[in-house]
Amino acid sequence: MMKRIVVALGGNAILTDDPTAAGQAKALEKTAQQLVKFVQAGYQLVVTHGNGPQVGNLLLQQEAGSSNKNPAMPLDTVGSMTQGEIGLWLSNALNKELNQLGLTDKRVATIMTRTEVDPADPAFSNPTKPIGPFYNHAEAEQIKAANPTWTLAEDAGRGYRRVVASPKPINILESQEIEKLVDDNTILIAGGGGGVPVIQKDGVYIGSEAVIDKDFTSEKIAELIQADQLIILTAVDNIAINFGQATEKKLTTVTVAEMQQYVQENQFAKGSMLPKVIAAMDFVNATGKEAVVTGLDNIEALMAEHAGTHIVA
Ligand SMILES: Nc1ncnc2c1ncn2[C@@H]1O[C@H](COP(=O)(O)OP(=O)(O)O)[C@@H](O)[C@H]1O
Ligand SMILES: NC(=O)OP(=O)(O)O
Repeated sequence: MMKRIVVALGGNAILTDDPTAAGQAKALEKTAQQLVKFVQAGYQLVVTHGNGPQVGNLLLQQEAGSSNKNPAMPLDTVGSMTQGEIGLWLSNALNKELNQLGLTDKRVATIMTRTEVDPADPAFSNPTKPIGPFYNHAEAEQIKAANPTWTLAEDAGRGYRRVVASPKPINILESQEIEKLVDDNTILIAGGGGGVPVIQKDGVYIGSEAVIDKDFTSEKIAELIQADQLIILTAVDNIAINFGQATEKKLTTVTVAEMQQYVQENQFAKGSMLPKVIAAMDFVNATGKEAVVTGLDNIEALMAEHAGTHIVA
């Protein structure tokens, strides 16, 4: 049986200083060059990705161009648009790289994914997910005055960003389709931006105004499609304790119990490393299999030398 993996891409894999479509597409070519290493190793591959900057930027464009005849689309719809744009750039980039390697029989597809959330999730009344650009203090004050319904919060000590609700995924509506396609050896891009959050109301699904954390959605997809491994790629090669301090120690293989202890010690920053750690622990607890957190450029070392941080039962 081929090894099946779900690989979550962080901001460093999809973000670039060049905001044009060509610039963003180019950035994804570098990412594709790394991802195909999994394909060359014979793995079945599902790629998930974030959308925080993209969904916020697109929402601003929608609102700036809104009129009665052509109104701005709501957050759920804009979220689906970001799955489309990033899926397009990454599909093209993967096809380009696969062609260059002579792997022309490999299929690539992007699946618009809906993630079911609980309408009673307390996250709906406590917005925490940063989206779109950073603002300085003065800009943030102006924006708050102009948009009284928005919530702004400090993010990563780099300024202020709009924050929206971020409920937890409870189900992935397209998980069976993802599993069938990946079984058929299609390289799949799915669960983009955490999936479009939907709730059930009167027997039908409707979109909700939120952005789900892609690490939690990646975990849910990995669990539902019976992946052998969840791999979360980010800007660092290892999770660390005492991160950024002289006593920093990179973690290599850690049990869930040890990780839980570190969580209690507040070793992992909320909104950045903590969701990855929780998603990794959830996957290991649910499946007994392992999760890995490492850097995008560390894929070869991960496969050859077991590099990265491995969370195990
Ligand atoms: N304990 C920790 N160990 C390693 N990195 C940490 C830790 N705490 C916070 N971080 C930061 O978290 C970042 C990853 O989070 P983030 O940039 O939000 O992820 P994403 O790759 O999903 O965009 C790392 O680049 C690092 O700067
Ligand atoms: N949806 C999501 O988690 O996006 P980021 O990873 O870009 O914050």
